[in-house]
Amino acid sequence: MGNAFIQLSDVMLRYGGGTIALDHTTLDIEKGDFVALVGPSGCGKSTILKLVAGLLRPSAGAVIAGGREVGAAGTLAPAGAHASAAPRLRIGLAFQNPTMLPWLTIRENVMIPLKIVEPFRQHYRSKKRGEYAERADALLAQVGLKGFGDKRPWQLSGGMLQRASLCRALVHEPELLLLDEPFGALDQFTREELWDIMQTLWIAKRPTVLLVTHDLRESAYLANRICVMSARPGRILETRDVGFARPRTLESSYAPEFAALVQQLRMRIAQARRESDAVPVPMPVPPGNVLEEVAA
Ligand SMILES: Nc1ncnc2c1ncn2[C@@H]1O[C@H](COP(=O)(O)OP(=O)(O)OP(=O)(O)O)[C@@H](O)[C@H]1O
Repeated sequence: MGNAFIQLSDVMLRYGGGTIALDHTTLDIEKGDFVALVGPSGCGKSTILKLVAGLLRPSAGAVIAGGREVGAAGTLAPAGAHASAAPRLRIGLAFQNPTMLPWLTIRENVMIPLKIVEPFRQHYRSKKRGEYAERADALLAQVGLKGFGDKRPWQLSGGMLQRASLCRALVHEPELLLLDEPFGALDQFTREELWDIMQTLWIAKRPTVLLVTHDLRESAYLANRICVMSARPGRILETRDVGFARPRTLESSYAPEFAALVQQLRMRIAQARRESDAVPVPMPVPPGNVLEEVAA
């Protein structure tokens, strides 16, 4: 095994009902990289995020995050309980529909990871609380939400909530950021604005990012590498390096080479879908000697 920051080694994942979501899935991600996962619907992209987050344990193979085995096939202990002495990774999560606690202000929602993740947690109730509030406010300002810290979630639009959820994902300075369609529910303009914000935040702090998206332009705008998955059971079919200079801009996303990459990805995914449609369905065994009769 190599020394990648995140590693999936020949992983198979079978859900309780018997669905095999992933098979022979191997993926290496270096520290500080920005990797996008794209592929046909239902191919297992979110399942990979859940494995890396330690929410699922592989049915076969191994998943390593930050030098620590987050789940090994065949173990009965909770994910991570058998793991190495390496400290737990600080992970930030953002999903398509951000869930905010309605009785808390936006600032308090953003501060939630500081309340529960060590080493921040032990200082939360002490003098650091004011410092943490300032940290949350600074992040909110960075994403265009200056002055909204005292509002309640229901007073913000969907795009504003998604910005706040990015702040919540980043407030504890995670080493690893797991993003599952974080901009999927937003209109195109807001989405593109958030790409820019996301890129700025990544350039400033360089967390390792694993982004699941259906939006191929988004993957080409944000990622350093794009992994294309096969249809379910998903595995990585191909990895594309995205060499466009940073910071990328909306204008640069209309350049011919950008459009060409997006088109190639689209074609590769369409091919993966066709290949899965073409998987031969086993023919029922004909009764008796029907074949001989036909041959005769
Ligand atoms: N908890 C579960 N129990 C059983 N099957 C599941 C479960 N979660 C996901 N699956 C199945 O596993 C497969 C992969 O799901 P997953 O959500 O990882 O795919 P995805 O690529 O993220 O999908 P999409 O692109 O549509 O969001 C799908 O066939 C899905 O129905």
